[in-house]
Amino acid sequence: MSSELAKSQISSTIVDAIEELKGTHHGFRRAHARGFVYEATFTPNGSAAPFTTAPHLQGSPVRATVRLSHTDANPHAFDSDRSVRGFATKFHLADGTNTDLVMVNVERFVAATPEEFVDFIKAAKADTDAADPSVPHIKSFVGAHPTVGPALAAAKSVGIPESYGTSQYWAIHAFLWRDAAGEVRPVRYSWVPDAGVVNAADSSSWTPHHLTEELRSRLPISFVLRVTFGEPGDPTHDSTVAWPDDRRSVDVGRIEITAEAADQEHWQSQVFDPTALVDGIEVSDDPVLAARSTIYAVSYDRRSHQR
Ligand code: HEM
Repeated sequence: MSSELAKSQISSTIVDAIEELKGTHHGFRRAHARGFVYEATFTPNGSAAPFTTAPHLQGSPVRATVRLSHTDANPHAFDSDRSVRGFATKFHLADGTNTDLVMVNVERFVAATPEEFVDFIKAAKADTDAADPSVPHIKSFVGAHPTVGPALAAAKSVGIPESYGTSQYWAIHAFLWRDAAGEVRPVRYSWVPDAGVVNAADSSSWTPHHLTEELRSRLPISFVLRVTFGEPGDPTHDSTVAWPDDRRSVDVGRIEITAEAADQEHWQSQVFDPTALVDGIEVSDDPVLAARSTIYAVSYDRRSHQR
């Protein structure tokens, strides 16, 4: 079987498994179904320029579009839920092309490969369906994949942010930066909020779309783009594993989210693809990262046909 065919089969299997767990919400993304889209400007500070030739990380400000989202596949999920949130950015480059950077407010993923993710979703579904809760499928999954334990604990304990503007977000996977001389370095990204990380004291009285409504009166919000450089031996293929805390981090610019986008419908219909990259940035050997483009294409195909 060709690797493209294998990728497409596992991608359909994954989206089927998500639908079995979460239901099918016609016309919506199969994850991060409810989001709102904003106009933004990213201003690089020049610190990335020695390490990557990527045009949006050199010196000039770049226009960007940001989608902030609730992670659930159910578009009617509540903002008061304890849940992961998404921060997807499309940078609009001077030559008319785009490059994407997709983050969530947890630092690690719960599976090292797409196949493991299928097992994870199926274990979650088995636990949901179980007549006998003393047979914990997720617990067995974590037992068989020890690096997943900390990632799952982090995802479960993520706070409910006071605002989309008061959470830190991570791209989770490693990417590779290539400099002008051709040297390649592994990096991991984060958006660090200028307003600090602040969780809600009490979300019990929130309306279902509280975080979107809250942002209306708070805008603009801003975040620093922090890049952490990996060292030889740091895993780039497994996003369940953290790098050591002492790795060098460099702040390379700031994004300011200024206004709600006028054409919500247009942007909701687009895909934010973490592998839509430019010269100077390459994918790492992480198989989950490699699969995401095809998985998102399957979701796009289903939602754009109102399935
Ligand atoms: C096997 C692993 C994964 C699967 C199966 C998966 C699945 C999906 C799907 C089906 C969508 C909707 C795509 C669309 O219709 O446009 C989506 C969106 C998204 N995913 Fe993933 N994902 C995975 C890994 C990750 C990781 C590691 C991150 C962390 C950075 C992430 C963050 C997001 C975000 C923020 C969105 C919303 C993008 C937007 O606003 O358009 N995903 N994911």
